[in-house]
Order: sequence, then C-alpha cells, then structure tokens
Amino acid sequence: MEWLTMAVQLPITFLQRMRELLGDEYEAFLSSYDNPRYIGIRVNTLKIDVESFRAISPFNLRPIPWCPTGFYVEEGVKPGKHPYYHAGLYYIQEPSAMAPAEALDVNPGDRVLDLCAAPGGKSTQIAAKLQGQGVLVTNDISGDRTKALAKNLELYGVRNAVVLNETPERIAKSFPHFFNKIVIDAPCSGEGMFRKDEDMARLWENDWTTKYSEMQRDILKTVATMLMQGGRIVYSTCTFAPEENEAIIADFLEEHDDFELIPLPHNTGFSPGRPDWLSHVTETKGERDFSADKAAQTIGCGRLWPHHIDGEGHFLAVLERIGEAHLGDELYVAESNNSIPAKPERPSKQKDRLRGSRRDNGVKEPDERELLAIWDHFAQEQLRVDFLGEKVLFGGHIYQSPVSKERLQGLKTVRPGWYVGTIKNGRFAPGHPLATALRSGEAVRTLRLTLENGEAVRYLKGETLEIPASRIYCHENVAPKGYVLITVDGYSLGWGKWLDGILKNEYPAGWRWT
Ligand SMILES: C[S@@+](CC[C@H](N)C(=O)[O-])C[C@H]1O[C@@H](n2cnc3c(N)ncnc32)[C@H](O)[C@@H]1O
Repeated sequence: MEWLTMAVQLPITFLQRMRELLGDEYEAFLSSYDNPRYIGIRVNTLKIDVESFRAISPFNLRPIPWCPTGFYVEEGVKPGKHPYYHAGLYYIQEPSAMAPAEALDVNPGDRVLDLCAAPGGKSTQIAAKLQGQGVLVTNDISGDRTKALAKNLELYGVRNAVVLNETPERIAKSFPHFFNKIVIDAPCSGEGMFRKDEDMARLWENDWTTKYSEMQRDILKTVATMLMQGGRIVYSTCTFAPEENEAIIADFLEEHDDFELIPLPHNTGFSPGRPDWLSHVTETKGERDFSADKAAQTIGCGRLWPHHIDGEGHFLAVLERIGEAHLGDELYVAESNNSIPAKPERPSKQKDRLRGSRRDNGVKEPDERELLAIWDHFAQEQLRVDFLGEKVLFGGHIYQSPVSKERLQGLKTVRPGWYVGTIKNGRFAPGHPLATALRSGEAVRTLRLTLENGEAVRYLKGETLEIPASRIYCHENVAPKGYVLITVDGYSLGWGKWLDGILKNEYPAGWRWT
C-alpha cells in the first residue's frame, strides 16, 4: 500500500476517495491531519455536578459544544494521573465520541442497551444520565475488552448496569422489545481516528468498508427487535465511508417502515449527512440503488469533521420506532421484593448457625438465602443506602442486579449488576465497587484525605497509614474500629480497615497508583 506522510501516515487509496467525495473541501480536510489531537474529559455527574467540578478542577477547561458535561483540556496535561481520576470524577474521552450518548437523550428510569460498549465511554456517559434509576445493559463481543468495560463502570460508581459478553442475536432472544434506548457504536473501519491513533491508519485496508458494512447492517437489523415502540436507536461510527454510514441508514429505513430518522440539529458543530454520496456507493460497489425518498432523509444524519470542529471524525444517526413507549413505574426493572429485613441476625449468630449446619452433616454449605442475609446485615449496620434491584449470588460474589435473574439465564454475564462484596468465613467482605459507588455520607465511617499532604496518593499506592481515631468521622454512636470509606476531598476512593491508629489499606492491587 502507498502512503502519504503528514504528522501521521495516511493510505493513498483512502485519500483518493476523500478527494473525490470532498471536492473543494479536501485541502482543508487534509491539512487537519497536521493539527494536534484534542483531549477531552467528561465530568461524571454520578459523583459531582459540573459546577462543583469546575470549582476544583486541576485543569483549565474549555466547553465541548455538543456535550454539557464535556471539556477540552490543554495538550500536555495528564488527566489520568490525578487522585480525582481515581475517584472517578471524570472520564477521559475523545471529544467527538461524546456526541452519540447525547443524541440518545437518556433520562432516569430508561432501559438502555449499549451493544458495542467496551471500554465504556458511552456506557459511563449513559449511566450518569440514568442517575442510578432504570437499567443499563452494556455488552461487548470481546471478552478481553469487557474487563476494561466492567472496571470503568466500577470506577465511575455505576450501580445499575449489567455487563454482558454476548452476540447481538443471543441478547435479542432474552430482551425482545425490552429497551427504550439503544446505542450501537458500531465496529467500523475507523477512518475518523487516523489522527488520534496511528495504528488505525497503519492497519487500514481498502476492503474494510465492505467487510464492516455487512456486519453493521446485520447488527442494526437484530437490534431493532429489542427496541420497544416509541424507542430510540443511535447508530454511530468513527469512519467517513458512506458505505458504513448513510448507506446503512437508507437501507434500514427501506426495510423498516415503522422507523423514522430524527434529524440532528446542526447548530453544535454537526454537519449534515451526505445523501449525494450514496450514488458513489452504488457506482463503486455495484450495490442496488437507494430509494430516492430514504436516501434524501439521510441529510438528517450528523457528521463531525476534523476540519470543521475540534475533534475527530464521527458519524451518527437517530432512529425512532413509531408508537408510544411504556416503561412501567419501577425505578429498577427487577420485580422481586428486595427489602432488607427489619431485624437482621447478629453476624456472630449467623456464623455459629452456618458453622453448625456444616457440622451437622459434614458437607452442607450455607445456602444462597443465608449468604444474602449476611449482606443484608452488613448493609443495615454499615451503610445508609436504599438498595434497589434484586440481590443475587453469582460466581461466589454478591451483586445488586437491576434485572431479574431469569432475564440473564443462559447469557454470558460478566457482571449481573453492582458488585457489593463476598462472604469470607461467614463474614461479609465489602467489594471495592461498593465503595466507589458510595457517597461520603453513605457509610457509617469516613476518612477524608486531601491532595495537599500527599496522603491521598499514599493511599492510592497501597500504603498503610497512621490515622488517629479523631480523624475517623463516625455516624451516631458507631466506634471508629472497622471498615472506613476513604475519600479524597469527600469523593470516595475505596475501603480501609481501621484499628488502634492504623488504617489497613484495602485499595485493590490492580488499581494502584504507579
Ligand atoms: C467503537 S468500539 C466501542 C467503543 C465504546 N462504545 C466506547 O465508547 O468506549 C466498537 C466495539 O464493538 C465491539 N464489537 C464488534 N463487533 C461486535 C458485535 N457483533 N457485537 C457486539 N460488539 C461488537 C468491539 O469489540 C469494540 O469494542
């Protein structure tokens, strides 16, 4: 393959196609590759509101026009190297990539599917819009990538997400007409990311548009079966090729007369879709003609161009299913009664009972109900939270799940919900994600660390800290001994265990500051 060397190396066949399509605009497009790439952060409103973050922000912030919680930070700053990043106060995200979740128009209580979700940029953005109410089913076909997805959801303190590692077809069988919002951030040829990620340009092949467009068409068709009437799908790619963009939308509209395209506003940096480029698809790929009516509608799609806006190349389209959505009244979808018992047993009694039951017959393990009761007791004694959803035991761990167990039956589930902890030797050991999703008043003991004396970083490095009892803030008559929620300036970081002036560090080894 031949290349043109700019600040990045660009494939010549790609540039020839862009010259043909863009005409007079081509030179401006090409010179955008010599501009620096933009770094964006998005404030996590599950943890802090935008104004409060602006007041404490360690970086200069410039608003991103299409995302009210998104900001550009200056080149050279390292937003991933700050205790506030470890507190999940913001997500580092390419600015254009913030557009699709905004167009999805998510509200608390919605049932949302993020089908191609790893590493979680859109999922964390959607979760912030849900504000803990409703359900987010987040999925990726790559098992490896779901690990980063789960970790990001945990870092950002998401309480109502299920993480799956499935094919669209298998999810569709379990969730027919279940969702009212779906985002498909489709696998694509990635042409819009060449400036940000040189590997994308290096690996690009001329036939990728054909390969990916077949995949995208199948995904969109399958996903439509999971959307309820009145629901909305946002389809997005980070590529320029019309085969993967307007052509996918025109074909979909042709085959689904119960859907309409909702035109995107073009006042926030979005350029219109390019119906005129569909003839290029027909000519070069020999594909059938698009109906004039459906083709014309694709002008309502949105394109983000690197020579028009401060961000990389993106495409998005909003599709709505005609009809009215009926979500029901529950904040969560799970139907089971999950109330915490009024008078839980003391842990010591539970421990005796569990040990006793093993002694009686030599083999009996505590059953699920007994283990969940230990979690109930911990929550009752140590936390000040109204837990929503269904508590479930899964792979030896306890979760609060926003959907009923039956829904997930047979699906490759990475996380059935919010991981709250596990039972070890008859006692509840709180999980790290329980801490990251708590606000400072929600645990009975809190320790506030600050940036100034370096204690927050020492905690994040896994060090044991000497802390006098007077610094442990305790609710009511609770003693300082026990699990303590550690915060930086009041924003949760993780657990510590305090005893006699020593804070044992419970920050997980894999998350540590290096
Ligand atoms: C553009 S990336 C997603 C980025 C993500 N939405 C974000 O904002 O962080 C596309 C993802 O689609 C996944 N993928 C590819 N084919 C898929 C399929 N058939 N079903 C679900 N996910 C798929 C890939 O593993 C990849 O992680």
